[in-house]
Amino acid sequence: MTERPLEPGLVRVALDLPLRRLFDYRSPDDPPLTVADVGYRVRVPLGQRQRIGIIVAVGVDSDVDPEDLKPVGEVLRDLRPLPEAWFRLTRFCASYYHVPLGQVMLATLPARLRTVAAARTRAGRHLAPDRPALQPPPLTVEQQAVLGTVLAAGTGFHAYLLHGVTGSGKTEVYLRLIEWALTAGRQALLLVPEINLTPQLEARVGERFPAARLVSLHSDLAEAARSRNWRAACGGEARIVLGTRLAVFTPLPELGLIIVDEEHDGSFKQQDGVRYSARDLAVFRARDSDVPVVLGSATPSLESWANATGSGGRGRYRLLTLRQRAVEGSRLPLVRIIDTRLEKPQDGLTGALLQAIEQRLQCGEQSLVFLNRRGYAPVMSCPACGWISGCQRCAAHLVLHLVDRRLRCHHCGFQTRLPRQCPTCGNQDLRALGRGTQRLEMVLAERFPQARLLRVDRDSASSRKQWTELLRRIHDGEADILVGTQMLAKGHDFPKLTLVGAIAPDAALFAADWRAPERLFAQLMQVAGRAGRADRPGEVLLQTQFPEHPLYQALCRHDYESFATAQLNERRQAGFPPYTHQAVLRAEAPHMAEAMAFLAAAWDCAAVAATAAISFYDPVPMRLARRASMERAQLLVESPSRRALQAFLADWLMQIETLRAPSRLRWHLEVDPLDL
Ligand SMILES: Nc1ncnc2c1ncn2[C@@H]1O[C@H](COP(=O)(O)OP(=O)(O)OP(=O)(O)O)[C@@H](O)[C@H]1O
Ligand SMILES: [Zn+2]
Repeated sequence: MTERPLEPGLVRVALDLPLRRLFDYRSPDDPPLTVADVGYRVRVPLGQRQRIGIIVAVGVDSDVDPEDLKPVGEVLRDLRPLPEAWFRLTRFCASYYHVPLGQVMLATLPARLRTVAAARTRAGRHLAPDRPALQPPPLTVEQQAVLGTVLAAGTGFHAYLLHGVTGSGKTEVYLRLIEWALTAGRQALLLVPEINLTPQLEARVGERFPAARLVSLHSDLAEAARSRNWRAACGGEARIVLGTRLAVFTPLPELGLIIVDEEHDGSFKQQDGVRYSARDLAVFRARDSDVPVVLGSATPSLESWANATGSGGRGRYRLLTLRQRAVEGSRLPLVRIIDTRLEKPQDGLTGALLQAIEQRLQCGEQSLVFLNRRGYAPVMSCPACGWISGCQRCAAHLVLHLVDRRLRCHHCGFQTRLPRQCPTCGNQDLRALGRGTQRLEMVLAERFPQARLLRVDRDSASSRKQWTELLRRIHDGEADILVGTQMLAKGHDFPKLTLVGAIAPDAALFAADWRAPERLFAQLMQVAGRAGRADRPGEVLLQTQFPEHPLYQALCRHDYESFATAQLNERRQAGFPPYTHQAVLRAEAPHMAEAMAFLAAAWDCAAVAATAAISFYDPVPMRLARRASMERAQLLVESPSRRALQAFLADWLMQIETLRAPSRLRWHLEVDPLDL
């Protein structure tokens, strides 16, 4: 068989379309494009429109007669071509998560660089500020040991899990590692779970390295700033990149180190579009670029823990441990359980907790009351006829927000005015059932009229500006009692905070989701970790009806390890991840029957494509079966072998794509789902 010669005049382009293929165009003749043009963005015609794509190959063998191909439009050379490492990362992402390559590639670029109207940008200028670097504190013995281990292993690929208790100074370790990379003339990539955490960290990193250009990349940046920062990163001018999950794709010509802070956090997983895990891609990228990657957390994900401790015969990450708090004299807080069967809470608060808050008020310290539910009450009801406030579009309740007198759906965003009377029977005496942060705030305000209260949740801190202002007030001691959701749980360092009360953690103990205990433990340990971080000792009060529960017992001992070991044993016995690998096919349609029928057809294809290593389950409605007027169902497939699962998914998807589906049905596949 003779191979057809490559067509020198052809160009293959990736476009942001939901199609598993690339698009061929004709090169201009004079001068023709060459392989040196691979990685440039290009404007191309598609139907009636112009689009921005990325040149993935030049001189390719096309199925289409070259005469029938359209010529490429303008090649955009305002940026360096996207590097090979970026191609490898996006290709891996596309193949592992089974998303079309063009969608992955274009999704990783800032919007300005992938739209026709604004495809050109200008480079921003950066003047190195004339500030002295902030002197670092001397490292603790433990920090020194951790740093020594990483440095001794050298600049090549190693994956580390840094398990450091809350307040153990993980950030200081990151800073030293960044310094090491900078000194070696390399760039450092620091990934954080949420934009909320970036302003403080940005300030801290900036103070330490005033001469190195630091850029941040997250969704809250204005488009112009985002593309400017991205350009600086991929041009090599920016030496430190601080970003949320999407930043894992930023091309960095001199990458020398990747750090993933709070690696257990669910927000590293993208939940729509290209459903990838930035933490997992970070590890791939580090291996591919042959640089170290450090995953850090006080409560590592069980997947990472298994990788680091060899539970399951792996031991792929090296475990680094910080057992003590970094600030001299600071200890982990004392965790006390309040048995609410013996001491009944009033308005959600036990006498013991109220007393503890009172004591803090008297000595000018801060308290945090943690309740992971925003709004005033999770549901309204009519005691006369039994009406409850349901969302018309979702299988969920409308949450009462008393601050602006509205009912809101936390799933689809629907909102309506608070009704004066029951919509079914006209009864005017409606009840608010249960308790959210707004109600808690009001109860506390009545109890402690002299105290300055601050509520921190997604309603009170909806913009970055509000959030920064709230943090400033907490830091400056302008608040005595904080009421907050998990927004306040992670990463913060409030020196005056010495008391944390968790008032209603029990619900998650018995949730249907088998990952719920892992999340609850992490959340409680993180929020507990906010207490007593400076020289004053901290205390945590946990209100529960199940004081003997092993999860709470482990929490009292600050014993992540035994909790993780027990959970992993359960998972191994039950055959859950990380001892099996999962993917889920989801379908949503106006009627459940349509979604289920589609999945049943997919199930039939699976039966053909599956090998013995693959198990698949019956399609079932999702736990939140209706959202935004769409009925949702899913089909789970799993295998003990990642490779077998991947091979199966590739075959299966090709068949699913040939299925006929009603026009309003949407479906997607998610690999390694976190929520089932
Ligand atoms: N070597 C050190 N000497 C003195 N103080 C230190 C040292 N390292 C860190 N600290 C201080 O310890 C406190 C906690 O550090 P840091 O915020 O880095 O902890 P962390 O491990 O990231 O905690 P968390 O997981 O709770 O976010 C900070 O106030 C920090 O300035
Ligand atoms: Zn809704």
